Amino acid sequence: MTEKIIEVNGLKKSFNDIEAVKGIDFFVKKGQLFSFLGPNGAGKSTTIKILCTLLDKNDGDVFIDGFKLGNDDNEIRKHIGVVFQDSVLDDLLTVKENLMTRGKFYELTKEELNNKVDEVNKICELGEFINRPYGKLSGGQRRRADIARALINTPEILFLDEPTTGLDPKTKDSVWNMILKLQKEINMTIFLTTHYMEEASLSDYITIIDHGEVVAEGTPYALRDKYSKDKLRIKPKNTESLIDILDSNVLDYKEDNDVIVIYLNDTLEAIEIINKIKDVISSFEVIHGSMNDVFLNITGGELND
Ligand SMILES: Nc1ncnc2c1ncn2[C@@H]1O[C@H](COP(=O)(O)OP(=O)(O)OP(=O)(O)O)[C@@H](O)[C@H]1O
Repeated sequence: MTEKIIEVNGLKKSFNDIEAVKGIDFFVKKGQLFSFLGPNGAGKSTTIKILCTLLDKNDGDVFIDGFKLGNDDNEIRKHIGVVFQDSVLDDLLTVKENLMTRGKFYELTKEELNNKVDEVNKICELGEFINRPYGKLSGGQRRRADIARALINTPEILFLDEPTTGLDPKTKDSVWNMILKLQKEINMTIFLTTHYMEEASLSDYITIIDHGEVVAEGTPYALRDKYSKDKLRIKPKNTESLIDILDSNVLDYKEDNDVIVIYLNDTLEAIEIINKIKDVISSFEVIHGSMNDVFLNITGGELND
């Protein structure tokens, strides 16, 4: 069995009378890309801050890479890398100077430090902007530099809180490819929060929380299978006859301008339906349920950001 690198049991945290996290359980296996999802205010940031030793818990047990949170926090800090939305890099220093400063914190020798900076430079493809002041970089370059900083101590687990928020689509892709590379090539465990469902669907396992409780978990495939429906999108040749057939077969559908969308119980049901309506349609397509559908069905809320 693959090792559980993060294990959370009965975790609770309140802020005065607000119960932000209400006794959650979950685990992450070593080498996984794990997405922790939920609407605004669900308790994601509170949980991630507790796991990263930045916030005290009220109750529950957390083990990170075999170390117990609350007892071995210094050890935990050595084994994790953390990138939050607000950067901690110094605007006035170059990226390289920032990385060197961070490396000294881990008491690396000069040679180890130089090697490490070269290594993260390659992984994060910092290129010539490594010698530019952090404050003068673009959003995407900053995010790469933030991740480079988090890699200086060769972490086992990288925590990324909404790593691509605010980036344009192309930059988002390049940051995302870097994250996938870390997982695939270095076997790093990635713990990610995101509001972009297409990103979450690339992860190995997803846990969704809402109002401080775990409301669903599984692989993207299993969640789609359980919480979203495939649809059959039809272009009618004869709308009236088509609707007659759909009504007489008690099928669940909606009219959407000049197309008709039929909700399927499973993908194969499409074959049976197409056979019944093939003479009155001009084209069709089967659309698979998306992670967006899953998220909306589970949280019943709007997709934020
Ligand atoms: N320091 C704090 N003091 C008081 N209440 C807090 C504090 N931090 C979080 N909360 C509350 O705890 C709940 C969970 O917040 P949290 O930031 O963990 O949610 P989130 O899932 O990360 O949301 P978002 O997607 O908006 O970042 C919210 O009701 C929030 O207002």
